[in-house]
This record gives sequence, C-alpha cells and structure tokens, in this order.
Amino acid sequence: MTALSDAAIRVRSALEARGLETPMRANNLTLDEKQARITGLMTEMMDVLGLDLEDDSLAETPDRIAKMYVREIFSGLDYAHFPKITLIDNKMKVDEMVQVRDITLTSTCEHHFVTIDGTATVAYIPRGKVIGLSKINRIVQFFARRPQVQERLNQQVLVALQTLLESDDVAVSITATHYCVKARGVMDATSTTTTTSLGGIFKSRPDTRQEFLSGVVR
Ligand SMILES: Nc1nc2c(ncn2[C@@H]2O[C@H](COP(=O)(O)OP(=O)(O)OP(=O)(O)O)[C@@H](O)[C@H]2O)c(=O)[nH]1
Ligand SMILES: [Zn+2]
Repeated sequence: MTALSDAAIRVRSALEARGLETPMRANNLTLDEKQARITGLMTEMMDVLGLDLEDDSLAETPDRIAKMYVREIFSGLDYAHFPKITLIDNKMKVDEMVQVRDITLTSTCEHHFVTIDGTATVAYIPRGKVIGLSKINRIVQFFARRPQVQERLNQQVLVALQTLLESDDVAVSITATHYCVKARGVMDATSTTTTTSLGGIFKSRPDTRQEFLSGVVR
C-alpha cells in the first residue's frame, strides 16, 4: 500500500472536519481486487441486459469498465493518487490575485454515473506561499475523478487549496454541463450549471469578489 503524502493527509482531515468528504466506507480491497470485483459485476449486468458477451466487440467491455472506474474516472477516491504539491516561498511578495481560468473539468455525476463536462476557475491571494500553477489543475482533476455533485466538488477544491496555502483567501467557480440533464431525463441540451465557493476576502470584500467573478467564464 502506498504511503499517503503529508498534503493528502492534511487535505483529507480538513474535508472530514468540515463534513465535506465524499461519503465512503472502507472495504480494504486493493485496487486490483476492486477491478476484479467490478469486472465480475459488469459481466453480470451486461448478461442481465441480454448482451452477448461472446461477441468480440463486447467481450472485453466488463474489463474496460472496471479499469476505467478504478484507474481513471474514480481514481480520485484514493488519496494515494493525490497530486504531488509544490509550494514555494512568496519571496516575490505577490499580494494580488492569482487566477487560473478555464481549467478542463471532466467528472461523473454520482446520481446517474454519467459525465459532467465543464471548466473551473480558481483564484487565490498569495500569502506566505505560492503554489505551482499546474498543481491547481491537478487538484481540480483529482476531486473530479470521483462520483460527484457539483456543489461538493466545488467545496472540496476550495478547502483543499485553503488547507495547502494556509489561507482562507481562495475562490473556486465551476460551470458544467451535466449529461444526466442533457442526454436523459429532462433532455435539456443547452443549460449549464455554475457553482461558486468564496473564502476569506473573496467573500468579505465586494471588490475582490467582483474581480474574481468578472474572470469566471460563462
Ligand atoms: N444539486 C445537484 N443535483 C444534481 C447534480 N447532478 C445531478 N443532479 C440531480 O440529481 C437529481 C436526482 O433526482 P431523482 O429524481 O432522484 O432522479 P431522476 O428520477 O433520474 O431525475 P431526473 O433527472 O429529473 O429524471 C436530479 O434532479 C439531477 O438533475 C449535481 O451536481 N448537483
Ligand atoms: Zn446525474
């Protein structure tokens, strides 16, 4: 079993303390064991649907889905996959907003297990530390690789960054298309959902809030 990084442990504790962790129950299965179990279950599901698993195009589908769930789209359920975080001292004394716009975000709706497709905008005001830019995208991706509701995903990214930066002054906004709204159910192909979480002075100072929101892609 991979030892978790200090950053991963601190972020998980902060989410648990705020009741923002994804609801989970430890089952002590390894990733390989999870993949094998899901392959069996997907085989059964396809069988129940009446699909011919001996067909050469379908035969490997249970394996593909199991691998995709465990190693790809739900890999963020395991903190062993939390990104390596690089923080550097703010020797350059940056005290204005750093904003990363239009971060690609692909997640999965936890109600229907279909795609959430959108972008995230993240900003913070540097204090003692500056975070490596790509690490912001990687943190978004890590939490996106879970079954999610957009509101929780938004909050998890906020609290993760607040914890790592040791500052409340972080803001996160996500705009996304939910395929459970677009491709089934209500079949609305045009609506998007925007969620926003503001911390510290992003919440308390109207001009900072406005500066952030004006950079959010809609
Ligand atoms: N708040 C929130 N709701 C979501 C999100 N993703 C999906 N949902 C909603 O979860 C709800 C589940 O409602 P149900 O009535 O149990 O499911 P359903 O019968 O499939 O509902 P319809 O989608 O209306 O057909 C739906 O309204 C979805 O649109 C999300 O990220 N945030
Ligand atoms: Zn859904």
